[in-house]
This record gives sequence, structure tokens and C-alpha cells, in this order.
Amino acid sequence: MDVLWMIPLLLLMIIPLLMCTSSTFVFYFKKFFYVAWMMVLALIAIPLCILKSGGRDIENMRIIRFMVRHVKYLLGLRFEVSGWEHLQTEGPYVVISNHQSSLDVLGLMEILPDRCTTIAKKELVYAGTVGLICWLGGIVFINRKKTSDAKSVMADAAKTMLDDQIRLWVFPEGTRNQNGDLLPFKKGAFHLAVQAQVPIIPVVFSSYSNFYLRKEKQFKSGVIRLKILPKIETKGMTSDDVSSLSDKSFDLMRAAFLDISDSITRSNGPVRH
Ligand SMILES: CCCCCCCCCCCCCCC(=O)SCCNC(=O)CCNC(=O)[C@H](O)C(C)(C)COP(=O)(O)OP(=O)(O)OC[C@H]1O[C@@H](n2cnc3c(N)ncnc32)[C@H](O)[C@@H]1OP(=O)(O)O
Ligand SMILES: CCCCCCCC/C=C\CCCCCCCC(=O)OC[C@@H](O)COP(=O)(O)O
Repeated sequence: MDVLWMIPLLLLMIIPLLMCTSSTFVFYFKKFFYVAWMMVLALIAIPLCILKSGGRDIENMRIIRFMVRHVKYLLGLRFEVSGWEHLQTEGPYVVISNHQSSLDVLGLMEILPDRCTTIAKKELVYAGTVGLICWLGGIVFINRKKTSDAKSVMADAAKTMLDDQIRLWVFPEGTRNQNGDLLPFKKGAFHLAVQAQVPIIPVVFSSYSNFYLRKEKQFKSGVIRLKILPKIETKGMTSDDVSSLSDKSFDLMRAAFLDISDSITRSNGPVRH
């Protein structure tokens, strides 16, 4: 019994010691803490969302946004946001942003407009309490392995955007990427905006490479710059315009990414279709 009491005491002594001496320990500790804390927050948010809205409802994103806002402090991260005025756009729109890591959720919650939810891979719904809270927040799940299914879900989403006056946040790279540049954009977000005839608002996260390096197992404190760019109108566009709309958005976002990123470890040049 006496020995059991000593375990938490020992942990309380060893963890700060390791935090001061081993950057690899800090990396794993912060990653574990992030996932575990998000799971706990989701567990708390689930009954709140059910009580407030009775089930799946985009208004639950307000609760989720509120619950997540403090997590940046616990991980030693700070956001510098510019271009707030571009989000002051009435009605539905599509937000597009680059995608480096699951930490992007913190930036997303930092600036998430009202009545805005995201498009996510369907696997996320199975992520325990986080999956359930994503479902309650109205997140639209797509099957990336079946393009025809994903296209039809997104066509429905275009209709819902207009019927329910909602905004959708899409990661057009389609996967997480930390190669020091943007991946070529998938087309879904642009079809979505053109089908709904709503503007696109590009948002750029600066490179995380000055504080978070997956291969080198480093997760330091740091600043993330978030740049919200002016909206791109799609009124009058058709599916023929999707490629040029995607290219234009890519060029604008890449220029902003390079501009706001301090240190860029670019292994390859930009890859274009
Ligand atoms: C309290 C605690 C709280 C915790 C809370 C946590 C909250 C978490 C929220 C955050 C979640 C974040 C999750 C992020 C992700 O999951 S990112 C991964 C999933 N997202 C995406 O993949 C979106 C981007 N992908 C696309 O848009 C793709 O285009 C896709 C629709 C998936 C199709 O994929 P693919 O076939 O690989 O892509 P292509 O772009 O090459 O398209 C192939 C052809 O189809 C045409 N196309 C595409 N979409 C459409 C469409 N909607 N309508 C018509 N046609 C379409 C496209 O033009 C291509 O044809 P052509 O080559 O042009 O002829
Ligand atoms: C039953 C237990 C399952 C545990 C699973 C843990 C799930 C993670 C929990 C908390 C992390 C915080 C919020 C995570 C939101 C992550 C969204 C995300 O970044 O998904 C990745 C997706 O964009 C692209 O996936 P890939 O890069 O293609 O792969």
C-alpha cells in the first residue's frame, strides 16, 4: 500500500525533471497530453451539446469552440491573427486552409466563424469521444477512398449550405502535410463553392517547423501566424472554372504561406497537377 502511494509522488518528481532535460520526452508528453485532453474536453462537451441542441446541430460548434480555446496555452502556443475583417462576410461561404497537423484544430477554433463546421475524413467519427463531438458539431464526413461518394456528400453539403445558411471549412490538400510547402489542391472545395455560388475565404497557417518537428521529435513553444485572405467570389462560375479557381487560390495561399513562415524546410519545390 505504501509503495502504491509513492507512484504518483515519483511521477510528480520525474515528469518535471524529464521535461527539463529531454526534448524527446517533451514531444511525446505534449502529444499524449493533447490527445488525452481533447478526449476529456469532448467528454464534457457531449452532454452540454445534447442538452443545448438535443443532438447533431451546427450551433454545437459554439460550445466546442469555447471548450478548445484554452488548449493553446497548455501547449505553449500563441496565435497571431491578421485579416479578421475578411471573415466579416454575411451568409454562407467556404473557408479553405492548409493542413499541417491535428494541431490545426486549435487555429481553426481560434477563428471559427459562427455557423461554420468542417469537412473531415470519415475515420474521425470513430475517434472515441472526439468522434462523437465531431458528429454533434455537424461535421460532414467524407469517404476519401470513394470519390463518387465524397462528391455526392459534398453536393448535398452545397445545398445544405444555402438552405441552412452555413459555412464550411475544407482542407483542400486533403491530408496533413509538413513538407515546408503546400500540397496540390484537391478539387472538392472549389466544386462546393461553385455549386453553391458562394465565396471562398482562404486562411493560411504559417509553417509549424519552428516549433514542431515530427521526425526530429521536437515540440517547443511557439507562435502560429494565421492570415485570413480576402474572399474570392464565385458568382457566375461553372464547373469549367474550377481548375483556374483552384490554381488561383493555391497561388495566393502559397505566397502567403511563404511570406508568414519564418523557417521553411522545403525539400521539394511545389508540385502542380
Ligand atoms: C471539445 C473537444 C473537441 C474536439 C474537436 C475536434 C474538431 C475537429 C474538427 C477538425 C477536423 C479536421 C479534419 C480534417 C480532415 O479530415 S482533412 C481530410 C478530409 N478532407 C478532404 O479530403 C477535403 C479535400 N478533398 C477533396 O475535396 C477531394 O476533392 C475529394 C472530394 C475528397 C475527392 O478526392 P479525390 O478523388 O482524391 O480528388 P480530386 O480533387 O482529384 O477529384 C477527382 C475528380 O472529381 C472531381 N470532383 C471532386 N469533387 C467534386 C465535387 N464535389 N463535385 C464534382 N466533381 C468533383 C474533380 O474535379 C476531379 O475531376 P477532374 O480531374 O477535374 O476531371
Ligand atoms: C477509440 C480511441 C481512438 C483515439 C483516436 C484519437 C483521436 C484524436 C483525438 C484528439 C486529437 C484532437 C482533435 C483531432 C482532430 C484531428 C483532425 C485531423 O487532423 O485529422 C487528420 C485528417 O485531417 C487527415 O488525415 P491524414 O493526414 O490523411 O491521416
